[in-house]
Amino acid sequence: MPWTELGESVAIPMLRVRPSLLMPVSALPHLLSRRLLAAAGSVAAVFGSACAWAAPALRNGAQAVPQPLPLWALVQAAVLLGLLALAWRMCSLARRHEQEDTLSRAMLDHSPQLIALMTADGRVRRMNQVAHQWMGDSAEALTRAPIWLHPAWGAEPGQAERLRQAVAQAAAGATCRLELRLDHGAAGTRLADLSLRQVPTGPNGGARHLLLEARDVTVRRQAEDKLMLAGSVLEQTHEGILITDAHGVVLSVNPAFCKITGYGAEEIQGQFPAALKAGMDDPRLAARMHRSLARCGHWRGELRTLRKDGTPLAAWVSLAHRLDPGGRTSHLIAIVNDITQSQQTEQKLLRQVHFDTLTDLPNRHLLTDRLVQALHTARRNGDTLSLLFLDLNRLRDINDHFGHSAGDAVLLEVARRLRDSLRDVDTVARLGGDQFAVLLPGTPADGAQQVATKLVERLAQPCHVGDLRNAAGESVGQELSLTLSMGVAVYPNDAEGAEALMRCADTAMYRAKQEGRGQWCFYTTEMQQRSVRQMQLEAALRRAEERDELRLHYQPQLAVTRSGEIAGQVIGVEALIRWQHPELGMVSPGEFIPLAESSGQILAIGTWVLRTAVRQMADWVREGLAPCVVAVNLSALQFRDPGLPELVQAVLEEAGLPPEYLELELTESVAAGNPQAACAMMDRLHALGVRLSIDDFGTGFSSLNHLKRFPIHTLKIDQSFVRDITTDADDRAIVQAIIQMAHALRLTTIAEGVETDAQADFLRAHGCDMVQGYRYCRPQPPADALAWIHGQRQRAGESADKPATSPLPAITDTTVAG
Ligand SMILES: Nc1nc2c(ncn2[C@@H]2O[C@H](COP(=O)(O)O[C@H]3[C@@H](O)[C@H](n4cnc5c(=O)[nH]c(N)nc54)O[C@@H]3COP(=O)(O)O)[C@@H](O)[C@H]2O)c(=O)[nH]1
Repeated sequence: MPWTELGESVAIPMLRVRPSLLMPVSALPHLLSRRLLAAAGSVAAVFGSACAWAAPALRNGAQAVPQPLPLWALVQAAVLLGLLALAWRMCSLARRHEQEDTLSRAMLDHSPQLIALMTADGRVRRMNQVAHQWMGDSAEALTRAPIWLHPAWGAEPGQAERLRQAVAQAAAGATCRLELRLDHGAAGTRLADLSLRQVPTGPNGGARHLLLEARDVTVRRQAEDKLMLAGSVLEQTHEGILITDAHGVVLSVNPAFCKITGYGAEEIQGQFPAALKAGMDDPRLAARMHRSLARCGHWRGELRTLRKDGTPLAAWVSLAHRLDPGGRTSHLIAIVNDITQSQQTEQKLLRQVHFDTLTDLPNRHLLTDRLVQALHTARRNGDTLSLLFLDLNRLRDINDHFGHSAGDAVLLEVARRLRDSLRDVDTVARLGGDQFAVLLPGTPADGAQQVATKLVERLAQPCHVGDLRNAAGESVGQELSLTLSMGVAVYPNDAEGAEALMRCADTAMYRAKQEGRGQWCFYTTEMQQRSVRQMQLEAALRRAEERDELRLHYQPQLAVTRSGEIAGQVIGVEALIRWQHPELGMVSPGEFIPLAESSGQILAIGTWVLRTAVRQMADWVREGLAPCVVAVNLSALQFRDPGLPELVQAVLEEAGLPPEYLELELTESVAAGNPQAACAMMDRLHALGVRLSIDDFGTGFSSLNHLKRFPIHTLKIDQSFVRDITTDADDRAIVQAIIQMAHALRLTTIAEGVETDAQADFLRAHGCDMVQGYRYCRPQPPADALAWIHGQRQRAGESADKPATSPLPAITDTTVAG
């Protein structure tokens, strides 16, 4: 439908034409011509009248005498001619009007905007083709009701009201702009930018209509939205974005870029990207970057540089170029991810996997890697290497005594000394706890020997570990002396593979530890055999009790006689375990007890010993053996078991043996770690009424200060002092000192391992209270031991000899529950 006038008469000078409502403008000329033809008909009629007036005279053949025309005829003719001229003029005017109208229509219809003329009450009077397209079939409805009631404008709530208000304001003379969402039929919802204003439409500006112009801004708005979105992404993203021109001059950076690099935008814009330039110092990297940009338009990689404050920045950068329509680079866009933190975390994790957190030394994992690598190289070059395993002695004591921070300080000091003593190509590792390892590539056995000697010496030097304090908070000095046990294994002599070599070094270290503190030794195949036997024993020991392979032997303990006669009164027996294995034969406790201690089996075995010995003594007392005490060895592990007093009490009650018939032999080591805890445990045991003695006295590290506080009855002089008592002046001096000190502390003494009369004489002469040893009786099975005791008592009774002292406390009740 073309541009249309809708229901208004058009004023034409001198001729009022009233076309029907909605009649097309193009019909106007036809209408006008009809009227003019009618006028022409009138002219013809007048002309006909004139002719009729002249005709009779001509028909009668009369001499035609020119007759003057009557005036009315002339006037009529003139009028007619005038009318004809006017009709002609009207026709050409109508034609011109029609042409202009066609042009205006074309102009309006081909405008991309919606254009409509409205009345002040919002009814559309004329509209262009775009309006028809936008409104579709419902366009005609616009003429009948105000525009805001049209369904197309009511797509959004409140929109109709806004339009109504805008029409009212425009009618009042204002120019209104508003944006409306328009339901555009099949094309979907569109966004229209509307302008409404009053325009004059009558002659001399008399009549006024409202001109509505609307543009479809959907695409533009979408583009603007996209731009806004892109802008806010740029603003809010955590990735730094930098845009340069083709020459690399920075055009813009986003806030994240400034945050990452520490530079303000104003410091970077207009500059070369100095913040990232540091990474470009590597010419190979720069070349790779340019090649990649030229080949595929982008580059990705890691750059390392410095932030403005000089701290290191690791960035993952994506670089892309933008081309202009001519295919030339117009911009470079860099997206920068700060990976410093994640890299640091990654490195930290990697370090944790490979390094010991306390000492920062390689851990077992990394040592194994390096050993595998070193073995590979040695194999290829026909070379050798040595591996040392080190175990720091007494770390547990240091921890217990001075706290874990002191233990840590010691470990750090050991790590430092080891590192300082070795070459850069060597590896010092901490295997965990108190164990270290040293890998010496290209070092044969003699070189390893030199290193081992050096390490023992370096570590033996006093260790200053700060102001150490004991558990009571007392300052205990700042120096500790360290010792270590070290095992050395050499490739290719001892083993070919990494694992096997590590096992060898470990076995040698274990052997060195068994042999005494501050020792080191090379691995030997004999050690291997020994460790195989140890594994066999350990496995067999687990089933020894249930297979009834364990036995107790008893060795009498005698009071020293006044006269110096060898035999004295039997005042007790020591229970000593024996293991008779069906295939392995008799296994010495000296061999299996340490194994039971290291595997923890000693707790079960120790309970069996305690129960068996107590039952045995209860039986003997019932048979009239009293007064006699049974001494049971307790290992340090048993002693540290908090349930020990309850166990002892239960075992005594179970057997019906009064507590004073039981003596528990503790070694000095139970007290060395944590004397306070040891003292508390001894107090609990003492409270049960049992006797306590310190075994192997003189070999450990007892502090006399602690000793005086322990509720013990007896000190047992170690047999290593007794053995050479007749030949070694030092041993003699030690034994004398122990006896004197014990007496000063009101403790009794017993010497173990007495084998000769000379030893017995010396002990008696210096006041030792009791003796035990092969000189009197070897450890025996219960029946033999009992027989020996009865025989001895008889002998002692016959000799009427009395003990020098009364070493046993009065046993108040010898009645044993039966
Ligand atoms: N925790 C436990 N330890 C125990 C137990 N039974 C024994 N042991 C300890 O095992 C070590 C070896 O014991 P054993 O082979 O029995 O040796 C003891 C005696 O037989 C031996 N002895 C006694 N008299 C002499 C002698 O005149 N000469 C000589 N060469 N040896 C002699 O001495 C050992 C006694 O040791 P001690 O306990 O120090 O008195 C040993 O350390 C036992 O302690 C057990 O049940 N639990």
